[in-house]
Amino acid sequence: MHSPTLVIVAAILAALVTAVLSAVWFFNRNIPGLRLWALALFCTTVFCVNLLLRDFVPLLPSVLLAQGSIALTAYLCLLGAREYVGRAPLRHGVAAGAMVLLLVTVAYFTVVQPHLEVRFVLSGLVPGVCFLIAAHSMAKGGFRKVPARYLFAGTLGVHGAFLLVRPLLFKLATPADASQPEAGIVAALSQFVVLESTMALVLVAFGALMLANEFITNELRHLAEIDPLTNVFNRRAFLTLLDKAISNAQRTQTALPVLVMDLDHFKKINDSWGHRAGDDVLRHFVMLAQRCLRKEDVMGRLGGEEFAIFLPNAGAGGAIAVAERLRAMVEAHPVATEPRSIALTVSVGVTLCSGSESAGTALQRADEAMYLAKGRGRNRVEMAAAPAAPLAPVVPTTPATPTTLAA
Ligand SMILES: Nc1nc2c(ncn2[C@@H]2O[C@H](COP(=O)(O)OP(=O)(O)OP(=O)(O)O)[C@@H](O)[C@H]2O)c(=O)[nH]1
Repeated sequence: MHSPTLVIVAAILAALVTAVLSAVWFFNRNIPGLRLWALALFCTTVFCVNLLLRDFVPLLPSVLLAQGSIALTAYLCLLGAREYVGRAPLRHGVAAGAMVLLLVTVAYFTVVQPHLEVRFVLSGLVPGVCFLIAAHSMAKGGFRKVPARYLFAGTLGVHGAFLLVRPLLFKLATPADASQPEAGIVAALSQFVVLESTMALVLVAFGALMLANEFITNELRHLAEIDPLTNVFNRRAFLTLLDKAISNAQRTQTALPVLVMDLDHFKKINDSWGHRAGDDVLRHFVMLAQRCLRKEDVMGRLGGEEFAIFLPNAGAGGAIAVAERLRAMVEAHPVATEPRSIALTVSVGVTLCSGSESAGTALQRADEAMYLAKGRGRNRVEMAAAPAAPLAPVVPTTPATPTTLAA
């Protein structure tokens, strides 16, 4: 295709994807990086338009605008990538200094000592390095968890590398005598450069949209699964995870301990200290509980002041030790508030999930044990024996008689 036609196509595409990303950002302003990527694509649009109008604009402004807009595109992509993965923003002072240095150098090699090759190298060097760093920032995290990041990182990385090797390719393709047949290779290479940039532009836009989708999906999943007050799993998500863990334990023939915990006299805390202090107490309890847990242990809030934990890879002895440690820790760490701290205790019921029983059945048994702990004076741990035989998956069973474990 004719080069100017390619540039027109690139300019139209750049304007379109800028509009699309801006619209998505307008309605989802909390998506990290999106605003910066929309701005980056706007800079690309400026670059393309400037390229189309270069015969009508004086050389120096045209060259400065081209170099400035493409460097800014890459820098904004880098900022967006860092924002998306939650890294600290860069200091703009350094970038502004680098931009001024770049533009002064470019002006020097345009007006004082015109040198097309040096300008060409510079036009690839700064953006190329920025794109590669952006790709590196983005390509962190597990591939399975965040595939969209790899498309984005791959596009930025390949485009950055291409910008860096581009001058070398032109050097290799340029014949000593322009009338030689190899001159056609340079024209083809020029067209390929525009084509590659257009494809990178489209892929970056797709990547940004996929990342926006990934972010929204994760946010919705978080809202659906996580209790907003305490930041542990909510009841529904916890039951789903417990069901899966019971299946795993059954397959590996291991016991799966479950703890149900209920704060003692929580109503009194609310009544005496207020609901907000009650919320602080719930968060404090979760913080203490998490100190007693290993990475693979899973905690959920069943509702109100009732929580549950399952402990893969812990037997009955380990579960009782954890429950006892947790109980003692809660008792020993009152919530620090003015004018005096809030004393806190917890009652814990422990059971082992067995066979193919459902999460609900296991929780019900642990709940029975927890109520036994309440009945026996609170601030204690009770253990319910697991049912002797495997249970049918959905048939509810009579809870086993809890056995006492003195606190
Ligand atoms: N602050 C706060 N309170 C809550 C929340 N959810 C439930 N509650 C309160 O928790 C209290 C639970 O009270 P009860 O079920 O009587 O239990 P309790 O006072 O802990 O008594 P025992 O369990 O028998 O020791 C109620 O006052 C609820 O309003 C919450 O998210 N925040």
